[in-house]
Amino acid sequence: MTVSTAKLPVIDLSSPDRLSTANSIRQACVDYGFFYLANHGVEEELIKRAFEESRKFFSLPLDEKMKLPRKEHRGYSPLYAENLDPDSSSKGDSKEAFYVGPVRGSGNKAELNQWPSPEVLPSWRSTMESYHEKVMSAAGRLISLIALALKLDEDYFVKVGALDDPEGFLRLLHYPGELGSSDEEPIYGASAHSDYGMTTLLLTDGVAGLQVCREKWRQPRVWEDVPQIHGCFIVNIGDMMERWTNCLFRSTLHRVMPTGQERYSMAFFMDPNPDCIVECLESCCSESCPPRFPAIRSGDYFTERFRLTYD
Ligand SMILES: O=C(O)CCC(=O)C(=O)O
Ligand SMILES: [Fe+2]
Repeated sequence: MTVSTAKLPVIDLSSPDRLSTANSIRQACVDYGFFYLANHGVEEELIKRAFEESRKFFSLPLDEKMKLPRKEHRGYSPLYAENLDPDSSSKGDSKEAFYVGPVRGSGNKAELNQWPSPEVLPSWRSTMESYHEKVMSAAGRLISLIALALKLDEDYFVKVGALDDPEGFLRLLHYPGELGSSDEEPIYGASAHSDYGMTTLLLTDGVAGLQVCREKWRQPRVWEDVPQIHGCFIVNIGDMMERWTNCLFRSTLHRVMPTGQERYSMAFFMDPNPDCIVECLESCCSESCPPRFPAIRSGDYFTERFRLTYD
């Protein structure tokens, strides 16, 4: 079956015409929940270095990587350890990942991070810290435009505390090239899922595989390819933003298909402060369209979602 390419708009984060940018974001989030983000301020050179360091880490012997097993959502998660869609396949996803949590902030948050030994990978930590900080800053600017897109004050998400020490998580991903050989069921790179948080900023190395399904309730599901555009982030809305907006903005199902080619990507999940209360925005409900979800503390929401995925 031929798969068509999703027609996603390119949003310019540096455009001085913020209202028109916000309108384009609104349209993209209502239609697709996905768009490209250009002129985001993360330098090409830094992106290149982050991919290189990621590649170096995943090339280490397994016993070296297993010295940093994922704890508190930070560290290494080996091949097949995660399954984003247990209904479609009993085997885990054909990917390995490394998570980096907030690199600054109050309390001991930053200290929870695990880092490869500087003797083995001397520039790894500083590269990932810079990348994390830069993407976090782009995400903060994007979120003020998302507020405008929702007809709120630009600093709405700052005022409700979402961006006090936000939970920015970087997930480095490596999909090995070989195709899984299971006769009974497909083995995905990443099986169908939506992201949990506010918004995700993704970069891939250009190898194909990412697909989106706009209408998650429709059967059979229709998948469309999302190619990487050089210099742009692929941005998507997460479930928490869908909840905040009473489903006005879509948190779209996506997956990574195995292509037989090795693939690297870096997903940055921008999530609110755990104490932030997520409740239906006034601009997204009315008498005829009442809130579909009760208010929830962001931290409680995540705890439950992670329990369902990883336990
Ligand atoms: O690797 C990709 O292209 C997508 C990764 C993804 O969807 C995720 O990590 O949530
Ligand atoms: Fe995802």
